[in-house]
Amino acid sequence: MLTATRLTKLYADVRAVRNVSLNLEPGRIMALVGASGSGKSTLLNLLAGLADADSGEVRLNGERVKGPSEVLVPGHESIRLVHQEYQLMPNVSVRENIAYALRFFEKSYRDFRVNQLLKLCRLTDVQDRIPRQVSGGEKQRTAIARAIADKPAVLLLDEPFSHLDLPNRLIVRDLLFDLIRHETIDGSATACLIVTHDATDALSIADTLGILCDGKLIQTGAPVDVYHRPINAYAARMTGPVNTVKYKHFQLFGLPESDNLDALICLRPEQIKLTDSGIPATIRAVYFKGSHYEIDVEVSRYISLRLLTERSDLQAGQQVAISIATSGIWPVKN
Ligand SMILES: Nc1ncnc2c1ncn2[C@@H]1O[C@H](COP(=O)(O)OP(=O)(O)OP(=O)(O)O)[C@@H](O)[C@H]1O
Repeated sequence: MLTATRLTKLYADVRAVRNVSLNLEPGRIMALVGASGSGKSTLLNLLAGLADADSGEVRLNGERVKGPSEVLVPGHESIRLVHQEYQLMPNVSVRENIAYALRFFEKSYRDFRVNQLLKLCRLTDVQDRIPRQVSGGEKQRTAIARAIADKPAVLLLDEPFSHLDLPNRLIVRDLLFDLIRHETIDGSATACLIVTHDATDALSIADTLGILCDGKLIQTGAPVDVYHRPINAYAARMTGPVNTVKYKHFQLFGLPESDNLDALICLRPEQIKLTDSGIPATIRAVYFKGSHYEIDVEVSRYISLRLLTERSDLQAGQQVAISIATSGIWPVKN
């Protein structure tokens, strides 16, 4: 298990990582979501032993992970960090890029393991090509195959989905899920941390979701809990589409009295329904999303909401009625 305790990292007057504590458990996936500049890459470098913390520490199975100022070669042999740029060797084949990670193993095992990884990562057909002759998704999968080749204790991934198209994102997501869940080393498995600014893909495979804001880990929990009970509007926005409305503008929905009328209500689009009789609203825009439509409706001068529907007969300007299950909503901090 990788344990980070009260990690803090400063760059001059910027507190890039503030007092972050977390655990990464074998066979489990944690996703950290944060806006640009929230400290994701800095935290990954600290966890990998590639940056020195100003305070706090990282331990792998109880042993302290040393920072670059304490060792000759920065990094830890059992912790792998896959960067956004993949950092593949440009002049050797996909196969050789993966095999390089196994150079200290016997040839027969190396060949067996490389073939296994090529199959698992769906790279067998492109194994003889060099990185610039393969797609972004194939590069990403090569980087992941190389990182997990010798079954490290910890796999850290920086934005593994960001440069990929939808089919490739889904392939990489499923691959990670299978690798972390099913690849075991003598009964113990790899612990995985994914950092991303877009939770869409991470939500579905993560066991734990953390929200990083200005270097602080402001919320952790099961993805479904964070999604439905975000601690503030930032956490809500980081985990999916959300409507935010001031409490005082929401009184017409029959909410109980509150002392803090400026608090925000966070409402997921799927919590709002089109009904035959309900609160009148005017459709402002209709967006076709394939399996459903996203509709923007105006309820009053202060309330515009986005909701989801399968109805295909709606258009801008039309009058509709909406209802909201008020039991599922609560005020949060801005
Ligand atoms: N070498 C550095 N020197 C000074 N400030 C830095 C340095 N590296 C990062 N920072 C600052 O630290 C903060 C966190 O940066 P970091 O790169 O960790 O964020 P991030 O969440 O990974 O961002 P992005 O998603 O844009 O990559 C930012 O304010 C950034 O400007």
